[in-house]
Amino acid sequence: MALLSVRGLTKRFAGLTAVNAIDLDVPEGSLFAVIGPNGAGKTTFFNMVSGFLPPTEGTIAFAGADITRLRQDRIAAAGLVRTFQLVQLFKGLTVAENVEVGFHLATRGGVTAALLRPSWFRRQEADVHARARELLAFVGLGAVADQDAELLPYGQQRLLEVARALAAKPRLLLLDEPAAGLNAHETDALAEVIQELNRKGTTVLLIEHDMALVTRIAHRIAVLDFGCKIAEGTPDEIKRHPDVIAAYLGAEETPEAAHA
Ligand SMILES: Nc1ncnc2c1ncn2[C@@H]1O[C@H](COP(=O)(O)OP(=O)(O)OP(=O)(O)O)[C@@H](O)[C@H]1O
Repeated sequence: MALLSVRGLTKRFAGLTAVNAIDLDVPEGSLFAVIGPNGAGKTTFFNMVSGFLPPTEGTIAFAGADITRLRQDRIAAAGLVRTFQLVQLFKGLTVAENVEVGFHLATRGGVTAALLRPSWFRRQEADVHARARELLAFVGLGAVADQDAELLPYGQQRLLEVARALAAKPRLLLLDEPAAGLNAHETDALAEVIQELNRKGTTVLLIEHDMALVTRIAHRIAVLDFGCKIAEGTPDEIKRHPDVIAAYLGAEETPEAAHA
């Protein structure tokens, strides 16, 4: 069964159709990618799926429930959690504290409990602390847990953002251009983390410019161009697809060139 099922999803801004009648099914357990040239509508699509932008038309179902008009916090609470194209860490907090914030979004208590500190809250806090360290070890940031998050190199900030998103226990993790601004070594580290969290059971939907990364790790790829889905298939099918090659040639970048 599809964990995420999108039908006829459309977004119009004034005269421009940014996303045009997209149908997409993301199977539970898959590592799915949405690619496309600049301005193809990827970010708009993501913003609608995660509740940051209301669709003009169409429906979005997650785990069998209609989430089309749900608020973004309700969508996250249902298990659909996203990261952002630009890293958004909490400044002035350590690496570990940034992950702990992610847990608090998913645990009970809130501000009142933090002030009154009942015993269940203290137990929960100790648990959150331990689990934050586990997640940091998982993404390879165990050694820098107590550093100021702002001082991390950019590649590590992106891994931290993934760890924080995982703290909210997503069933579907949306990654918005996770490799943007990373060097080859950092991209490899990120690719391994994404594959491993997927193997452990988290379904992943990523949008990405880096064609080489996508064709290496995704099970299935959908290609957008001018707001429309022009192709969908396995990485091998997508690399050979004439419409995809034409779309990327139009953007002066071929899948093969992006590979080099
Ligand atoms: N808030 C908005 N108002 C008007 N037009 C918008 C708005 N947001 C996006 N667009 C337009 O919609 C189209 C799709 O943009 P979108 O950012 O979704 O594409 P993208 O594939 O994510 O591009 P990129 O890879 O450059 O981020 C573009 O033509 C863009 O200019």
